[in-house]
Amino acid sequence: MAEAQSEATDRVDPLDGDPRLEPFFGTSWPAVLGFHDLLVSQGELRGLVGPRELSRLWERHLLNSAAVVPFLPRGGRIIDLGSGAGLPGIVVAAMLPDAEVVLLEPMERRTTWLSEVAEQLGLDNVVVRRGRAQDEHGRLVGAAVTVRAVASLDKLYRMAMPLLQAGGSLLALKGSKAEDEIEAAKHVGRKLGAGVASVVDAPTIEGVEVTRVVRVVREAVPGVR
Ligand SMILES: C[S@@+](CC[C@H](N)C(=O)[O-])C[C@H]1O[C@@H](n2cnc3c(N)ncnc32)[C@H](O)[C@@H]1O
Repeated sequence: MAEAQSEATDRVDPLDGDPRLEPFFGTSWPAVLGFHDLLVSQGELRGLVGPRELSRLWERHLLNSAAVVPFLPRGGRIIDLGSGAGLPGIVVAAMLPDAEVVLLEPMERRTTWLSEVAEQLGLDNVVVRRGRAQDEHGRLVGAAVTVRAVASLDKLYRMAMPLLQAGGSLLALKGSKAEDEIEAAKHVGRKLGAGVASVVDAPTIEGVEVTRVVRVVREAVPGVR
């Protein structure tokens, strides 16, 4: 009994019902709340989020995803590389209705989920594309690439730089090792047209962990497409 009770308590998200969420998300609130509810009802069952994540969906996943939005263009094409359950892509699409958000994901089970979510939430600016980033080089290009929890920065440069138009930005949600990854990826980045990488602390609501975003602009490189 005590065990069952503690399991139930573990699953309570302290930010559920927090009155600051709706004003933070503004007009995207119904879609973001709908996405939250779909993750709660189906995310674990469909193997998209771990059971421990359900008690921290707002802080670790939805607000963490929303933190990247101020660094993105309002329109044009944004590619979310390795979208998985839709993080940050679905949140970005809900918050930026004038952008086309391509959710690039190789696993069929996940693309099925992403298409269902976009349809159920009425997000008609979402395009779900099944594939690996490297298979889309020369076929898909955007004004920005978002990415979370897919690979280290040196690998991300190889995957993402060819998906960016000159002047476009790679925005990678990273943790405490961001600076080390930037240093380790410097040489690869230079070859692939990555400009100087910076780490930006992106706050959302007070008391919630600040998201660390690595921001890199793709420069025009002669001979590199
Ligand atoms: C750990 S999950 C992260 C998912 C989501 N971005 C998140 O933060 O919750 C990594 C995702 O990247 C996808 N992925 C792995 N290699 C990839 C590649 N080469 N191109 C595109 N996506 C890839 C996987 O299928 C998986 O869904």
